[in-house]
Amino acid sequence: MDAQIHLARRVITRQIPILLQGETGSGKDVFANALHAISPARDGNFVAVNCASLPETLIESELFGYRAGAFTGAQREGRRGKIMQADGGTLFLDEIGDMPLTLQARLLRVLEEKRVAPLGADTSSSVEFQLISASHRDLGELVRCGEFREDLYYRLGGIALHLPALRERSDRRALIDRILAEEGKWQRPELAADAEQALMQYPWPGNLRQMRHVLRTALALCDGPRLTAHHLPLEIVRQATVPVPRMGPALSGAAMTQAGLTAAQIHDRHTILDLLKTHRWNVSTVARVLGVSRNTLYRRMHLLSIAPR
Ligand SMILES: Nc1ncnc2c1ncn2[C@@H]1O[C@H](COP(=O)(O)OP(=O)(O)OP(=O)(O)O)[C@@H](O)[C@H]1O
Repeated sequence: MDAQIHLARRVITRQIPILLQGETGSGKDVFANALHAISPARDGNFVAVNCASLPETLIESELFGYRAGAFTGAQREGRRGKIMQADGGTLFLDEIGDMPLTLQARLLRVLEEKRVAPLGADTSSSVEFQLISASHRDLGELVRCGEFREDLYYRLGGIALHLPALRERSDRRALIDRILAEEGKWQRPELAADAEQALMQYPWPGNLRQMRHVLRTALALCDGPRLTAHHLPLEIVRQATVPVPRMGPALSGAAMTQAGLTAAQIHDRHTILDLLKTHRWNVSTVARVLGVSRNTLYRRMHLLSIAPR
């Protein structure tokens, strides 16, 4: 990540187009905003277009704009396209891999000529902007399968930066602290060892977006001074495999029966016990709450040394 930031800092001063690649939720949008803020174009607009969320017919008018009366249903006074709105600023084309081939050709022309003509217009106007594009899809692969124009690919990626997935980042611990500080505001619970272990071991397929959601919910559930594995979703705690003796003296009373259980199983045990107590040991109700069958719940209780009452 440091290497990518270093490269980006060098090129952003020279209006070189930047292509950000990385899994969904890895922070491409946030990174693009940060680049704009340090670029010579920072006093201009940051104009973002999500090429995946717009139907093909709309992207064209959205990007290029249109003259008054260009087509049925057009606004009477016409419309300035996003490219013109980005004049003097930054144009961020998110999910560029989803841009239809026909529009790719038009975009390429704009980038080469630095001029844009709205739909229905006879003349074009000159435009200058910092271009940042992003995709979670491998654009090189899309070029190989003929879904993306090779010439546009090279034009977009004056420099291509790869934002690493969260599981590949060595600064995960610092990111957890930062997100907790941002999400917690005045609430600053201590991160317990079991929660830290689970958060560090989980592979985070949804990357930073998923981590933020998980920590936001955990903070909402935590009303004491410690944020523990108890406050995290089961699928995250399940990845951790801390042997019981490391779980500390608080569990020592139960440790004899729990010997050999993983941190995830201990977490399951707490959850199921809590639910059973709340629902007066009614196994059918708890099974319904957990969305499993009674038999599954009995098997799980047996595995976790919970005797039915
Ligand atoms: N450096 C960061 N520190 C903390 N949180 C971050 C950081 N970068 C991103 N996030 C969090 O992750 C969320 C997703 O980030 P972002 O939208 O930039 O990802 P993306 O790679 O553009 O995702 P997608 O491919 O789905 O568009 C953000 O809303 C933010 O909450």
